[in-house]
Amino acid sequence: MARFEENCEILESNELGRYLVARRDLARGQQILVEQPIVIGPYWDSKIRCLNCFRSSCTICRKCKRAPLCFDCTTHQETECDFYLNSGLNINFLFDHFNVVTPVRCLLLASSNRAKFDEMMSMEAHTNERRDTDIWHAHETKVVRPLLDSKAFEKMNDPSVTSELIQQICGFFDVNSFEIRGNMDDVQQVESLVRGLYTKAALMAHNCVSNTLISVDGQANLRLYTTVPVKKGEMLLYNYTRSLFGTVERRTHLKLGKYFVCTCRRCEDPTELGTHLSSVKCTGCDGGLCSYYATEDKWLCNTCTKELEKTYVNNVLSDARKDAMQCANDIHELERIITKHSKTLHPNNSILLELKQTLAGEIRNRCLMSPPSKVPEQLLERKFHLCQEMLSILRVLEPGISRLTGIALYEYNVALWDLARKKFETKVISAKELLEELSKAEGGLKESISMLLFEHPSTPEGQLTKRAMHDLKDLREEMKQVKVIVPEIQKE
Ligand SMILES: C[S@@+](CC[C@H](N)C(=O)[O-])C[C@H]1O[C@@H](n2cnc3c(N)ncnc32)[C@H](O)[C@@H]1O
Repeated sequence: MARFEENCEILESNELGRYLVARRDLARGQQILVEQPIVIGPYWDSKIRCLNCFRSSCTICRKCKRAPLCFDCTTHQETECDFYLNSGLNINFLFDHFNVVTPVRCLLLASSNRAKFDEMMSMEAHTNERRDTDIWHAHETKVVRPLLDSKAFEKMNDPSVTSELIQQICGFFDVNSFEIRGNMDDVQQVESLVRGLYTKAALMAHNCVSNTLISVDGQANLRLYTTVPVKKGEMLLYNYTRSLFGTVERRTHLKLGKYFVCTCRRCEDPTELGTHLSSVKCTGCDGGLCSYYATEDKWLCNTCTKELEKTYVNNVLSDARKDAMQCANDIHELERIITKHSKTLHPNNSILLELKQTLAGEIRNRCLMSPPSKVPEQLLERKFHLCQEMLSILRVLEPGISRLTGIALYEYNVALWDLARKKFETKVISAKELLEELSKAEGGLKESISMLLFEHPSTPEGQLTKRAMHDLKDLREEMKQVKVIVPEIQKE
């Protein structure tokens, strides 16, 4: 088991607070730590769920008569159950105020596990930055007031539970928690309901190009790995936001949710490391790209140096965003909106990229639903090129081992395989060429699996790993059969 102390050192600076650096050279894919959460629970805006497994609830705990449970679970945390049993809360309290569940779990640590409570209290909550903001008021209405008005903690003779402490605890979760993705049904995945506080992993500083990967399993164990080699003394970095957001979206997300302005290399580079995720096409020359230069507060072309009016860029971006939001998940409609906005946006612009990801997903669904012979070659070509485009961006923004690259590689190589088979069937390529394409797909699938193997089997990516392994076996079978019909290769 990876020893945190052997691999990491905690340092501190005025700008970052505490952060982690490598205590020794770490190889790509090396496990840095395995950590259990000090507390897990539904996110504060979650719908009512079973307090034991977080699936849909259909009954209540027979002992405390307050906690929602599902058909399979009969108990939940003992301290929590005792608290609800003895707190004198109205029988419907948790159904009316489900948002209090996780803050209550944190508050109960004070008496049930003081060491864990103190560890939690050492985390960053940004209470002063949050005071009087929208999120503060939301927590005040949905968590603080219901809990304090219920007088549940007073009845338990605990006067230390104040509005300030509850707000601080909400801050700990918003600033530090990680999503727990294993062992959940589809609805929970989409709503990302369950989160955990991991005091060690949460020490990593943010960077928009990270060098670590986190995998959390269904038992809430968090495993942290390097994605690229990390030298002794280098920072261990985690991306708190989404790699495929443009700079404005990433910075806004980080400012509003994590209370800092990111100044990483990617954020400071108007071209976003050459990926142009935020760029628009120049109106003054052919092929020119305009990026935002924050130091000059200008949108400038990298070819003819024309400056684009900010109102023009804002209109172009907001039109595209509006269309993207309203666009139905339909192949023709997605293609129409992509073509429309490709006239003004760089092909890698994050708005187009999201539409293209949806399109690739729709083509994938279509391929899964029809026998391979019925899927038009054009559609396969389109999926192949969409995946290729995505991979070239991901290789820059998520270097090394990456969940998204693993998924894109899988889709790319399945498309390569389907296309090669189709071209062979229509006699566009020879058996020898087919074999060459299949062996490229074999290499790609192997690389995809090598990245997805980090994912817990109960997550969607873990399930994709199983599928990719199965596909790899089929592909190798197919290669054997093709080898039989390629006499030159048999001789070799
Ligand atoms: C999850 S905590 C990380 C641990 C924290 N530094 C501590 O001392 O507890 C996230 C907070 O760390 C700080 N932080 C992390 N990465 C940063 C970065 N790249 N630039 C500035 N502040 C950062 C911010 O205050 C952010 O809200």
